[in-house]
Amino acid sequence: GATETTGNTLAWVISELMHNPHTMAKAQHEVRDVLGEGRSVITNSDLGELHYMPMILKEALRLHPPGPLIPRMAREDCTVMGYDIPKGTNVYINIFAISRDPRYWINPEEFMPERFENNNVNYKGTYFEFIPFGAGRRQCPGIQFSSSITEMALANLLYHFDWMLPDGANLASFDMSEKFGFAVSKKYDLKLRAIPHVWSNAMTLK
Ligand code: HEM
Repeated sequence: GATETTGNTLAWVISELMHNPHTMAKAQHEVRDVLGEGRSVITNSDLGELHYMPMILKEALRLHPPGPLIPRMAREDCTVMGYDIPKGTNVYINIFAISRDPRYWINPEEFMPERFENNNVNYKGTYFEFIPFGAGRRQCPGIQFSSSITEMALANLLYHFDWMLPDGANLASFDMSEKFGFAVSKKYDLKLRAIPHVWSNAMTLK
């Protein structure tokens, strides 16, 4: 529930960034530009300075919610959208479908972190079109913890390395399919080459 969700999220974020090189470049530029040259490990206290990174994470969680179906049980007989649901019925809320519903999202299949710019959509479970951590009294208690961990890991990966597809692979064949389970992971492991980032003079002199 904690490690798989967080690990899968990181794999999805990096996969989406590989798929969207402009977004990767923008994210790397932010983390390197804002934090400056010569840092060793990026820590939790650095994260407040990064504004694009949380949007990337939100967008990855919108498209790839690690827990796509939230279980609930009807506490009383009720009718929802014309369907009679007797007390005690197990109900699954399909976060995956809601997060890609064109009634709530413009170009829902596109990875577009900027859609979270200039709005207050957050993880608190009050924006029902975006509930990757669930909603209500059983909402995930690990939101803050997992956001910090994912952002810290991501910031370090983007700051210190440039990322390339392995030899013989290309973006057209880059696999984005899902393996369905309690926590949705990538069907095939993400394999990339990490190239340690070398600072150019232009950035050093900034
Ligand atoms: C990206 C990371 C994570 C995602 C997307 C996620 C998502 C979720 C979701 C959708 C639920 C069900 C919420 C509901 O029923 O309304 C849940 C429950 C829960 N999560 Fe997470 N989670 C993440 C990370 C974590 C972490 C890091 C921890 C602990 C350190 C954690 C602990 C829990 C616990 C204990 C519950 C059960 C809460 C309850 O039933 O009262 N989660 N999570």
